[in-house]
Amino acid sequence: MPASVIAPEHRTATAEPKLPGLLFERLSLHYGGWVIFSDLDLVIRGGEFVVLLGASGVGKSSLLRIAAGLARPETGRVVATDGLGLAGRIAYMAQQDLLYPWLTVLRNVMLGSHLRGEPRDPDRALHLLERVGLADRARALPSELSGGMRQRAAIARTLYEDRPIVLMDEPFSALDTLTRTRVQDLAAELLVGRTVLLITHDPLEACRLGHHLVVLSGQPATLGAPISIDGPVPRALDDPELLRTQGRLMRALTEASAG
Ligand SMILES: Nc1ncnc2c1ncn2[C@@H]1O[C@H](COP(=O)(O)OP(=O)(O)OP(=O)(O)O)[C@@H](O)[C@H]1O
Repeated sequence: MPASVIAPEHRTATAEPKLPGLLFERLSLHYGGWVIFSDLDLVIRGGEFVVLLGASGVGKSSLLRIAAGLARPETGRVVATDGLGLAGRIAYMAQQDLLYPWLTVLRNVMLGSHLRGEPRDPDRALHLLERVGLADRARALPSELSGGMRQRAAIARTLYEDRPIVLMDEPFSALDTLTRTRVQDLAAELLVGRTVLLITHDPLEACRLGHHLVVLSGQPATLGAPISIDGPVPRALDDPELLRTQGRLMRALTEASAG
């Protein structure tokens, strides 16, 4: 069993075996002569919310992009744990919001439906915009929004996709503290029962949302042993389990940075 595999005893009550999980098998990636990671393994079981942390430039986004099918590893592969293909089952939110500048916020949220030639669902899109606090900006263009508003529109677009596997790269980084907490709550609510891999630099966010926290470090990068937290998400800011885990996570991040 690969070192980074999340052990069965850490499965959470929310995990449903029928949901597809993600299996990262012996992934290797380099850019020029720079080895980002080599023979990297990770298992995310169906329905689990895994948070990936690590220093800037270590390779987190590259890992997510490979899972999303947007980058190709030199060796290895990412497959679904149920043996079926990943096509059409992943929603991916990149670090950049990737909003189309000529489309309104509402149309950006429904972009996936449009690109696939499916009927759009404006009611659901509007409901999501309302939940992220952007209902009154539905007809605005992205250029009329602040950075945090753009990020919330991109979150609404990701949730609109309604996929069993969701990959999010620093989705809340541009939000002020209070909005961030509110949108984290929304994401936790709407992502229950999905398989999630989320990247963040915020240990508190990781501890509020994740079932398992993993730290990527080193060069070539490797994954540390996962830190698991019990209980439903989102966790309250004063949840004793959250506070304990935050301490453990800070130690893991400090040790990882010390190499
Ligand atoms: N297309 C590319 N061509 C060349 N080098 C790249 C490319 N994409 C990423 N890199 C390099 O790969 C390394 C890992 O980048 P990546 O974006 O995966 O890191 P990260 O951990 O997500 O960083 P951050 O936390 O700053 O977003 C970096 O050194 C980066 O410069």
